[in-house]
Amino acid sequence: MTTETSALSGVASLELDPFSDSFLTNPYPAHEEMREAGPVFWLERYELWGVARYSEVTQVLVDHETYVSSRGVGISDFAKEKPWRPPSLLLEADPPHHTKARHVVSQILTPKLLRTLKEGFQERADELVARVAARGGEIDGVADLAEAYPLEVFPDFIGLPKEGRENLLPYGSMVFNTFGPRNSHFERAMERGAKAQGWIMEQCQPGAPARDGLGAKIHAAAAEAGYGAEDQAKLLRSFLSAGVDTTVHGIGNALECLARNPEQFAALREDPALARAAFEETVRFSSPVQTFFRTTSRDTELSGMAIPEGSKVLMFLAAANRDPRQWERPDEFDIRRKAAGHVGFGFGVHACLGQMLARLEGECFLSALARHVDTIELAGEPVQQLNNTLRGLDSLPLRLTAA
Ligand code: HEM
Ligand SMILES: C=Cc1ccc(C(=O)O)cc1
Repeated sequence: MTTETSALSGVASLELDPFSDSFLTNPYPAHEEMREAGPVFWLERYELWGVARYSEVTQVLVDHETYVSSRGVGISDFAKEKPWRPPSLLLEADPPHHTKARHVVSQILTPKLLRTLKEGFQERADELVARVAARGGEIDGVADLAEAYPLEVFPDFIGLPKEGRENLLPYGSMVFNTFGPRNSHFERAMERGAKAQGWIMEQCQPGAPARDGLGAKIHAAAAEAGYGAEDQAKLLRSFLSAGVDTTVHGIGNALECLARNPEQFAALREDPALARAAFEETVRFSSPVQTFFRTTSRDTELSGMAIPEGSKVLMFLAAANRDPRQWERPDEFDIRRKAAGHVGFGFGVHACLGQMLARLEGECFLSALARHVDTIELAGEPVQQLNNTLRGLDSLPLRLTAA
């Protein structure tokens, strides 16, 4: 991939395709190329700007007035083309509308509520991990563990019916693929996700989720804040969109990292209280959500580079999370590292609303792994699940021995 610097603005122009299968399979060489090309660079293929260094990614995330979300956080500019689904009141909104929606949800998903979940989430993690470890032999860490655990605890927490939960992953995969260009991943995900979309929208309707679930609480708080039925449904849709594939990949990536770094698993075995830190390091190191876009609301300048109004800016969160300007030994998986400050959950006004729930799921799962599993090793090559935005696995052959 050649790097030319366009004479006009001194901005490096790159030919690489961040949505190609080779990039999605192994993004790290290109992350290095982009970080070294400059603070800001031009991606010729899609005619958009890119930032891959920690400093510029955080500057874009923080300046939500210049780099807006209401024109879409994918490659599509909502000012120029109709979104494939009605925009999110959270992810695809700017203050003040965003502020009101965020306030409604933040009132519900509180640290207090999460504390009430911990015992049950931990019990179910222990039961699942102990059962799978006792089976011995080879397992698929994705199907048997990384998908099984979130799909057990999250839909119950929301108050979804038992039947139809198989729609959650295909719907989330569609949402994340559609932030990218209309490539094969986008098209295939739309096909598979379309069937799931009907069920998802049914569950989002006021009155659908169980009364004691988070879904009903979101509807009630939204109604209280003056939102009509359609917007109440959209707020719950946000949780079904973002709340499953992300944690499934977070847990799957943690299992792969621990299997590839036995000394890290030994440290976790020795001190299961490191489970929360191990999940945080996994989010930094693997960045289940790799990228997001913003659109410039005005002509602006970033690190000396002029960016005109209406430009799409692609933030490489995963590249920022391994930027040697910010991290020591960035490419090392180290569960004792202080990973706070990574941008794996975003940063600023749109920082992940579910990050405390994600951390709870990750901590409970890895704590159970530390106490019920003695050894974990790869039993074959992991298979990546290629997605325009997410990094995670389709399968993870593992051999576990019970503690
Ligand atoms: C490891 C798991 C997760 C990762 C890596 C992750 C990542 C992210 C990132 C990077 C953003 C920022 C989006 C932006 O700046 O445009 C975000 C926003 C968001 N996330 Fe998460 N997320 C995770 C889990 C969850 C869960 C479990 C939920 C719901 C229960 C959730 C709900 C949301 C919502 C609603 C937003 C939009 C917030 C806003 O725009 O104000 N996420 N997430
Ligand atoms: C982090 C991903 C994400 C995806 C969808 C939504 C939403 O639909 O609001 C929020 C966050």
